[in-house]
Amino acid sequence: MTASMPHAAGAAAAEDPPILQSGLHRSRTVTHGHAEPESEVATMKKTVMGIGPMLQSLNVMNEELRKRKDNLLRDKLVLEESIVTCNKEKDEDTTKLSEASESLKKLKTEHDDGKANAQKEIESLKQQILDRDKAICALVDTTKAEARKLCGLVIWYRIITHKCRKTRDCSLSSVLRVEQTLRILKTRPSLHTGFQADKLIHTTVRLPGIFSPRPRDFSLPNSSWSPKMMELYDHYNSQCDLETEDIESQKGPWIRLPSYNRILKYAKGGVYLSKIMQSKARLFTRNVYQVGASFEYVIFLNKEEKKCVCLFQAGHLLEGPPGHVHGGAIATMIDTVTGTHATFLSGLVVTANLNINYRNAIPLGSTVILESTLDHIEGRKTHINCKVTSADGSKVHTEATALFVSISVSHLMGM
Ligand SMILES: CCCCCCCCCCCCCCCC(=O)SCCNC(=O)CCNC(=O)[C@H](O)C(C)(C)COP(=O)(O)OP(=O)(O)OC[C@H]1O[C@@H](n2cnc3c(N)ncnc32)[C@H](O)[C@@H]1OP(=O)(O)O
Repeated sequence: MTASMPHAAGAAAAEDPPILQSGLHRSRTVTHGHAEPESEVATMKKTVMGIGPMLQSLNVMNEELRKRKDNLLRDKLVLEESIVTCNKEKDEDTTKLSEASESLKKLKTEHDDGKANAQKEIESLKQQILDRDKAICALVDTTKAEARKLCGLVIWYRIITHKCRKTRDCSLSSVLRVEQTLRILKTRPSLHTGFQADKLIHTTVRLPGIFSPRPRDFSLPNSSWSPKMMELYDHYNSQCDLETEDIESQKGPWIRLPSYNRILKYAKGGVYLSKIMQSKARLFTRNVYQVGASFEYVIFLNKEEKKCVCLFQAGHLLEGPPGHVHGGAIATMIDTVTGTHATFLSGLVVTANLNINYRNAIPLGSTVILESTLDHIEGRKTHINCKVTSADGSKVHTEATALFVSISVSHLMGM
């Protein structure tokens, strides 16, 4: 039995960790040998004391591994979160992309529609001009040699301008000549039979852009004007000064004020300041070319009564509360009418104060009347009152008071 023991002990020693080997060997020696118990205990104690630091280092290693595991788990969570965020952002970007391409498509459609509408508008304006020519010539007294001559001139120049428009080599003087001839035909009573000038007011139109020999007067009727706007326009226009062939005028109490999109460049007798102004500057209320889209208005001035009347039709781009005109747009119109009024009364002025009471909202597309009356002038200060009412005067929409202060040109340039 003892002969086989060393082999068994040797096998056990080979499987056990080295630090335990000496202890086990000793205890086996105690069992089968003759070593003293005290030294055995001492050896065991030594062995146990050797295990302590080893366990400590194993614990440290274990702790480190646990920390690494925690860190890895945390990293995994962070990565998973960022994958979720990335996917979310990707989804949002995809949505944005599809929205952008959708609105691009919409814009393109709108642009195409706008272009088609503008083309239609130009065609309709051309037709209106032709109809106007025909109507004027139809009313001309053809027994009169001069009337026949002028009619012939209109037709002749119309043909010339039509031809040159096609080749884009249009002489402005020939276009002007037609307009001038038409004016003579319209206003000189001896040239027509029972002809009423105001019957043709509806057909007073001007072609935009290259077709227009003069700057566009935005206060003339266009196809967007409602029947009510036209009715009021005719009412005031028929009481305006009438220009005759000899540039003499038949006096009427009202004057229709022309309205251009560049005040300083085109204002008659105004100070020509365009060199110091940005060439792209445009009057706020006249910077939309699409007829009927924003501010459609015309101002009439009554010098004797020192008052102004403005007929205003608000387009769909001026929406504030749903279906109604924006308060800022109303303020703009009040400022424009009272400002124009004050300019005619006191020369160069700026708005110093504007007080507005909004009483009843103005429906988009409706025609309203702004009546501007002089309150008093005191030194450099011009006080104006303004009332905005429905076309029939039954409803007060807005009331305002405005103060304008006279300034010098140098003040304007230094502003
Ligand atoms: C050629 C023909 C073309 C005709 C076709 C025209 C077509 C036209 C269409 C466009 C029409 C658009 C019309 C828009 C008109 C604007 O929207 S203008 C733009 C908005 N306004 C501004 O930017 C003005 C800025 N403010 C200023 O420049 C200066 O403050 C002012 C108003 C000129 C006053 O300054 P100032 O010259 O130093 O004068 P100051 O001594 O302070 O005041 C003078 C008097 O006014 C009184 N005052 C001044 N400010 C106030 C105030 N806020 N409240 C009460 N009182 C005041 C002062 O108390 C003083 O009174 P008094 O002591 O004499 O009794």
